Amino acid sequence: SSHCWTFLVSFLGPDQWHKNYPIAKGRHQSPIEINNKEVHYDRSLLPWFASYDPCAAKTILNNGKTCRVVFDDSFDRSVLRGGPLPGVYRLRQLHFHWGSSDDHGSEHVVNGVRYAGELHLLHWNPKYSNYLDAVRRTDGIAVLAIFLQVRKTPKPEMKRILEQINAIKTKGKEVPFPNFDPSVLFPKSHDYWTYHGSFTTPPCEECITWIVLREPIIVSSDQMAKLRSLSKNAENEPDLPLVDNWRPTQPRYFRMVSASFL
Ligand SMILES: NS(=O)(=O)c1ccc(C(=O)NCCc2c[nH]cn2)cc1
Ligand SMILES: [Zn+2]
Repeated sequence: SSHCWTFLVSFLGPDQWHKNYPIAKGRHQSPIEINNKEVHYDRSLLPWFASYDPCAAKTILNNGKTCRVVFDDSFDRSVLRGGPLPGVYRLRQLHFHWGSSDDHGSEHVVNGVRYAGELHLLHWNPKYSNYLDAVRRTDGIAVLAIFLQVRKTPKPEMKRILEQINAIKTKGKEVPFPNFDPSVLFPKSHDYWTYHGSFTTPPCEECITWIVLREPIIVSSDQMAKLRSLSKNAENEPDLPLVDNWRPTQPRYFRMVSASFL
């Protein structure tokens, strides 16, 4: 996308994205506020399942907007299925959103609670010929969203990813990241909310079935600081900390948020 945009409050900030990306003002935008009082318990919702091949993990990179792990999605190798999904969806990448301090950073907000960060695992519907075709379809993409909550005793599984941060400090850096099964990051409970929404960054296509887990994963304040040590600039440019890469919540309009749990 030749247009530039930022998360920062600026003439290119989230409130201005619609000038270059009109969908950003659509009726099915993400993230949203999830309030228990307005959620619909849907007992027909199935459990979701992830079957990931650790050998599908390829690289970890800094694209100036987030830290991303990329997977081989050339066949149904690592897939998500069940839940609200009509079939299998291929895992393509995971990435994070975080704040400039531990008291904010997530994109979705639950009953007024902002978490320190949010992990997104992006999957696309292989009934379409490729990812870019899938992003043009309402059932093209499924994102599994997991909140990051700061506590004293972190989950060791995040260590693998955070150990690589020093190697991808600046924009454009990418290093091999083999043998990684992201389901090691999942919390115990698979309880989730689901609704239809969009990419949270431009072009903000409205093609995502969001599956937002109720149970956060635990990280330490030091682990969040590690993410904040990333830079949005390239190696030979002045240092700009990569922080606050989250979009504010968007109007829910006439969308139903369903819960898989009572
Ligand atoms: N935060 S999120 O909504 O999960 C999300 C996930 C992936 C991307 C992404 O890779 N964007 C560049 C390629 C592209 C263009 N159009 C659709 N994808 C952006 C946001
Ligand atoms: Zn995301």
